[in-house]
Amino acid sequence: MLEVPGLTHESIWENVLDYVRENVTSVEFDTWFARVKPLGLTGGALELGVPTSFAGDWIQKHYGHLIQEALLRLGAQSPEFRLKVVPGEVVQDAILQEDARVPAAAPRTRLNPKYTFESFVVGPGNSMAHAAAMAVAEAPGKAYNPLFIYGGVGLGKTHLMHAVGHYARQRFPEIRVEYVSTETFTNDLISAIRSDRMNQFRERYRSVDMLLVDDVQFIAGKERTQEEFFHTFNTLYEDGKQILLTSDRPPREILTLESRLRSRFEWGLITDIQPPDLETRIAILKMNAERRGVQLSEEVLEYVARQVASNIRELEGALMRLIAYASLSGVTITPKVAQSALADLFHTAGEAVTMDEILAAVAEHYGVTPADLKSKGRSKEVVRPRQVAMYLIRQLTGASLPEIGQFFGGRDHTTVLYATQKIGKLLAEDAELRRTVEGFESRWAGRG
Ligand SMILES: Nc1ncnc2c1ncn2[C@@H]1O[C@H](COP(=O)(O)OP(=O)(O)OP(=O)(O)O)[C@@H](O)[C@H]1O
Repeated sequence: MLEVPGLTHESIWENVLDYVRENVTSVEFDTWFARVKPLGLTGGALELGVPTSFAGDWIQKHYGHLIQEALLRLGAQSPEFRLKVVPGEVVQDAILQEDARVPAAAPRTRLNPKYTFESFVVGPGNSMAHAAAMAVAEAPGKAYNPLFIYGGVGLGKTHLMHAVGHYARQRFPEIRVEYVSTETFTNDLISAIRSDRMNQFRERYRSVDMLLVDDVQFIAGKERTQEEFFHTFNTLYEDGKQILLTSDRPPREILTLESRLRSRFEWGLITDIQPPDLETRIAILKMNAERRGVQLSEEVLEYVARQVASNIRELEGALMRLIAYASLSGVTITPKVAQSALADLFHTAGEAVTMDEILAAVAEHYGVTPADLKSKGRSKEVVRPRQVAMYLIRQLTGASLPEIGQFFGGRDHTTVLYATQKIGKLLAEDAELRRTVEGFESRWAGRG
């Protein structure tokens, strides 16, 4: 399946682990995946070594589908993997091993060893965020507290956050760094409440020196989580501990966020990450290809970089697919090969974006539901997002004003007209809104 030069079983497994890490809790990850070792590609299947047959059965049953999904995302046609017990052998902790810069005795964290400052390409879109992250890593709790980094999907917020954690641990080996997604924080809280273990929960999050909280926009609307996070924040802040937050939008755009939390998020430094320019995208691709031991011409790099403009994760995905495609068909990678590989693999390219798709994306961005946007509700949480959705639908689909009105629960076409004009006017005055709208437009560029 994936027997490709440049894609060894180790690098395939590394990619699978990235995906798994994003989809399981840290406890699950450490328990089940930290001691799995990629053994090779045998008969087209990825062979994985596990310490015991119990671990093998458990992984197969509970995480088999995740591993399959990860392999599919890498471009495998019919992904297969086999778990093999490696008796007696101490299966090395590949994750910690790779992270040679972290002292062996340091406690485990969920930091991804690949997300370091060294592997972060700095360009005009992220230089401010990078500088702020560096400052925080050099002097935790002293430079900017909290540091709040926001930006669109797949632009390197998590990467920078992990880089701060690695760097700080390298500089101050005793430092306790905790990385947590807002979702995990919420889940941990719920299970602590259920099992009456709030003390442990508090101890865990309030005793660290550096707390990294990813995707904090998901805290919107979750009252109990906000309450608990508020106290966690205060304790850490008062003790001079560093807090780093990422989000897909600035604090003031996180609706249904308690104002006391919002104002705390604004106490330190707020910095954004913008989509990378062409040069930065080329540099990222180049670094990625080199890491995989693949040489690509400048033309190919530029071709791929031009295809994906607004999401580095997708950019990396395109490169992976291209390498897999070329290797599977045994051809040398030229711009032409890249063209057919990507045309073939980006199934959605060229398909027109739909009203439902736009509605869902806008709703998600603003932390409301599509039904809210179609409803008669007039609260400020839904009015502006609704207008933005109407505007984007008008711009990006061929729908007429009455059709859009119909789509939004049978509204009059004049309402749609008003909304589109209103947003059109606001775009000239409101930079934040402009960024949001442009982000959406570039996401669907070429699909209108
Ligand atoms: N400047 C960069 N240099 C090198 N790689 C980068 C850079 N920015 C992002 N990446 C890579 O792009 C991928 C996506 O980055 P990351 O997960 O940090 O994005 P994110 O902004 O946190 O996205 P999300 O909003 O989905 O959480 C990662 O593999 C990361 O290593």
